[in-house]
Order: sequence, then structure tokens, then C-alpha cells
Amino acid sequence: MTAAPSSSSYSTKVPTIKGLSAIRQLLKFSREPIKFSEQCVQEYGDVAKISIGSTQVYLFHHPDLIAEILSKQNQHFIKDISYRSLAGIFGNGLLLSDGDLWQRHRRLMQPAFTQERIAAYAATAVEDTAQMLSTWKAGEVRDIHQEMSQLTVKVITRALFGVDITQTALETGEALEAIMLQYYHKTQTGFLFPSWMPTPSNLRGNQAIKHLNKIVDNIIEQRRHSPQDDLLSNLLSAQDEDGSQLSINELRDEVMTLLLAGHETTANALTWTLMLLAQNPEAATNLTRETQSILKGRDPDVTDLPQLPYTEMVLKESMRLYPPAWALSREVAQDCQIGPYSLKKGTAVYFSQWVVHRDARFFKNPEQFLPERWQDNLENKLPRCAYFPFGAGPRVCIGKAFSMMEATLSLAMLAKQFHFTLVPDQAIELLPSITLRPKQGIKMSLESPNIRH
Ligand code: HEM
Repeated sequence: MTAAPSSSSYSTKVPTIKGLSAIRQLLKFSREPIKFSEQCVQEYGDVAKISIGSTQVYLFHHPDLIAEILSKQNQHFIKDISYRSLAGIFGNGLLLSDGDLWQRHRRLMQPAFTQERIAAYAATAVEDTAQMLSTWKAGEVRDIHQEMSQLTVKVITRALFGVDITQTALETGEALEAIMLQYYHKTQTGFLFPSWMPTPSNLRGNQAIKHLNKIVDNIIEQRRHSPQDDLLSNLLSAQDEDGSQLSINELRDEVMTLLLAGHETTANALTWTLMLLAQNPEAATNLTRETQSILKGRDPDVTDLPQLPYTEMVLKESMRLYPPAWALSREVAQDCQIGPYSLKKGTAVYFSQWVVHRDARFFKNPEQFLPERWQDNLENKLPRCAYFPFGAGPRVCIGKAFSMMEATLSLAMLAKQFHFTLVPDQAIELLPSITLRPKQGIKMSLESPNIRH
């Protein structure tokens, strides 16, 4: 690992793409955002600006500048158009809201994510994984992305809302897929076709949103009639300092946000992890060795987490190469200074985990899957935001500890019981939508692991 250049080494002259070339670049940005971001960094370095009339987009790809935006000067930024375009799904839920509303709701929800609560959710993650594995047999081929989505949606709804949606898990996954494709098409066309326009992807996506709304209403109704000690029951009865309660719309937005943000990302993390393990047999063997020697014939519980360091390193490395949240963006709410750059109100800023996580200044052999690189506490030695799969600062993912717990326990159980190989000749393509998912799923064969200890 080489040292990061200090902020003072930035040139104050920002390479600016203007005129026709800017329009061409924006179109390319919309169509192939990952390739575009990579090329932009290769050509222009850590900072570039696209300027079309009064529209200014800054692309920042240095950790110091990203940390300024997400952490130190977070108060100068709000969520931008790419988030606002999701209001039809998430309403004003935690992912999209800003200011006082965001702060109030984050405070209300935070108690559901304490270490103690997360330890209690572990049993749900283990039970649901065990149930899934009990239906799997060596010799079968499964679409791993679909399986992981169904698993994580069950875990999140049981853990946070106390509701079992096994019956609707498949439909939920299909609805989510339609929404992801709708958003992908929106970005591909530079947000030219708003959701009300009857394009095929809008029609399918809007139908899917209606369907998910019904599922969410149903979840809320179930808990309203029989409250328990879960996040949803607590939100239903929660009162703020001034005695006000969440309105039905606020509640619906938060449940939808947690339902989707809380399972889609973890499902993608597990899917990409199994793909990477199939492509890297040595790492897969190390993982199986760890899980079999620690767990032997039993299922894990939360106290096993510290004994599964390799499992955790595999996940960290997988989220470095395939970050489920692959890019973040913001809008400048108030004129400010980021490093040597003066940003005016209304300017958009964009940065991609995909690009930063593959920066050779911070990660040796960045394209290689090497879980061992996380040994000796690499994460704490890196500059802040050189690795940020869960974001950073006050808007850091509220479910970070939840998903690391869930993914580690589930992965340990999967690796202990099966060896995964990719079905040959399938195209594995990236779908960079709200999250980074495989475009056509990933088909894998299940085999019994056969390793020597
Ligand atoms: C591998 C799994 C996950 C990844 C990679 C991930 C990633 C992220 C990222 C990058 C952000 C910040 C977005 C931004 O700054 O604009 C975020 C926010 C958020 N995540 Fe996650 N997430 C994961 C799992 C979860 C889970 C399990 C939950 C719920 C239990 C969750 C709920 C949320 C919510 C509600 C926010 C908005 C927080 C706020 O703005 O206060 N996420 N997530």
C-alpha cells in the first residue's frame, strides 16, 4: 500500500468537461456509469467537473474529499435528484429525508440497532438460513441471487417487524426486480422519463410499487393489532419529546425503507461473495476449513462471531470488489469549500465505491480477491473513506452491524455445508441500479465440500 497524497497536493484547477463533450459525457455517465467513472479517474485523476449551463457535477474520487463531504461537512449537503427520484418508493423514509425530519426519525429508530438488539436478531438469521439449507441438496443448481433475496427478506421482516412473509418472499423479490430495472432505465435515459410516463419499465415498476405498498400495509396492520417487542411495534407507539407520533405515511415510508434497504444490499453482498468464492477456490477452502472447525456439526450463534475472522474478511473483501452500494451522491445545500474547491449551492457531487475500492494507492493488487489483506486491522490503517461500503458520517448505514452479523452467520452456514461452483457459460453482467446486482441472477451448482483439515 502506498501513501495517500495529502489534500494540499490537489490542483485548484479542476479539469472541466464543457459544451457538446459534456453532453456526450453525461450520456455516457447515464449509460455506463461504472465504466465512465473508471475512465474519468484514469483520464482526469481525483477530481473532474462536468458543466452544462447552470448544471455542475463534480466527480470526487479521493478518500479525503469524500470524507469531507460525508463526515466533516455533511451539514452542507442534502440528498440529490438520484435519491429524490426514488420518492415514489421510499417516500420521505430515512434514506431520502434530510434535516430535522431525518434527525428525528434516526433518533427514533436507533434503539433497534444497538449491539444487544443485534445479538437478539442473530437467532432469526440462523433459523432462517437453516430452514433454507434444509431444502437444499448436493447436486442441485440454484439461482443464488434469488435464494439470497428470499432469505434476507425473511430475516429482516421477522427481525424488525415480527412478521413472517415466507408466503410472499418470492413476489417481493420479483417486485423489487421490476423497481430496480425501472430505476436502471431511468438512469440510462438521464432521468428524462419521469415515473408517470407510460414506458414499459415505468408501467412494470409502478405496478410493483403498488404491490409492495400492499405488503407493507399488511405488515403494519398485523403489528398494530398485536404489538410485540420489535422495531415496528416500537415505532407505532413511539413518541417524540414533544409527544408527537409518526403519522401513518411516515410509518409506511420507514417500513418500506427498512424492508428494501435492509435486505437487497445484504442479498447482493452474499451473492457476489459466493461468486467470488467459486472463482477463488483457495479462499473457498480456507473458509470451509474455518467454518467446519469452529461449528463442527452445529449451527452458529452470535457468540461464534469472534471465532469466524476469515468469514468476516471474505465478506469485507467481497464488498470491496463488489460494493452493493456502488456509488453515492449529494447536492450542495449551502456554498462551501471542499479541499481547495469552492462548491456553489445546487452543485451535484458524485463518488463511487466501485472506483475508490479498486484504487492501487490504497489496495495492492486491487483487482485480486484476497481476503487475507484485511488481516492486521487494515481497515483502521486506511485513510477514512478509502473503504466505505456502508457510507460514512452521520448518514452511515443504520443497518451496518445488523447486516455484518447476518451475512457472517449465514455465510458460515452456507460454506460449512456446501461448495459452490458456477454453472458454466452463463453471462454474469452487472446491473448498477440503486444497488449493484447481477443482471440475470447467478446460477450455481451445490456440492458437498470435500476438504482435508
Ligand atoms: C451489505 C449490506 C448493506 C450495505 C452495503 C448498505 C449500504 C448503505 C449505504 C452506503 C448507506 C448510505 C447512503 C448514503 O450515504 O446516501 C446506507 C444507508 C442506509 N441503510 Fe444500509 N446497507 C446495508 C444493509 C442495511 C440493512 C440491513 C439495513 C436495515 C436494517 C439498512 C438500512 C439503511 C438505512 C435506513 C439507511 C439510511 C440511513 C440514514 O440516512 O440515516 N442497510 N446503507
